[in-house]
Amino acid sequence: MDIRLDGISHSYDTFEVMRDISLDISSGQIVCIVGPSGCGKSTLLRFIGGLERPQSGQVLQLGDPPEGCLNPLTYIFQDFALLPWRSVSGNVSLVLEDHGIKGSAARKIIEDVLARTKLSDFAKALPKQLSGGMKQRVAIARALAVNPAVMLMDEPLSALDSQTRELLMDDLIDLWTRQPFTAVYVTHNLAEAVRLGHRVVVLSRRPGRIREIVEIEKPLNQREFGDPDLDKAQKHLWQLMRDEARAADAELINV
Ligand SMILES: Nc1ncnc2c1ncn2[C@@H]1O[C@H](COP(=O)(O)OP(=O)(O)OP(=O)(O)O)[C@@H](O)[C@H]1O
Repeated sequence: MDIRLDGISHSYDTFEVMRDISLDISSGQIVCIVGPSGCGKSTLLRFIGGLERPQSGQVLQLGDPPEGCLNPLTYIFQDFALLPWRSVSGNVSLVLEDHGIKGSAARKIIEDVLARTKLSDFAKALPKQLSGGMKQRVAIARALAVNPAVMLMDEPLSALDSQTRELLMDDLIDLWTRQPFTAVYVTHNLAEAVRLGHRVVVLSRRPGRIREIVEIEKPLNQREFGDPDLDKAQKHLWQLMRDEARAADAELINV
């Protein structure tokens, strides 16, 4: 299933958040969205996920979700959102219970997603026994369990320290390489965007508009930390964003 954003504009009362955003998100691609604070990245993700409707324009779902998909548009948040009293497998099982999937059918899915996220040995652990990186892997496993058409990821690594972020990026690349998934990935972090994005959409400051879409051709599994091509792409993104970010920063201070 592909997603098409067609001329999305939105204001909260007289406060214009974004203007005329059109974008295609193709199945099997990770599309990163970057832009200065307050340019509407999270709002755009809410529109894609159907949590809110834009005032004008539309979000179109093109084609069918994958087979066995329980929830076409599934969020992954930065704060993991795990139930503390449930084990790792209990947290994953929750989303299956919501769809009436229990017993051996549920066990099969849980085993599969825990293996894919390298959590098989931690199935019985409680969230409080896990590091931040592991908790986010549980949240990713839980999202994969519903076999979503598109994962909507809002700053999923921003609560983690830089080493854990690197490890999680490797994990996400590994996961995608073994079985490509589709994701819209909002981040402030340009290094993350060039490491994970097939395309990086740069939004201008508010009202957010598409400034440029940067394609990153290098296959995900060849993108190493410190890769000169990625450094070049990151520099280009920063040049696009610097003035906008400075202006957005001043705007927030003056509110
Ligand atoms: N429900 C709402 N009502 C009023 N204003 C809102 C609402 N939701 C978001 N906004 C405003 O819209 C603007 C865009 O918010 P949004 O969170 O989408 O930006 P962002 O690019 O994700 O920001 P950040 O990078 O800081 O997370 C902000 O100025 C925010 O305060």
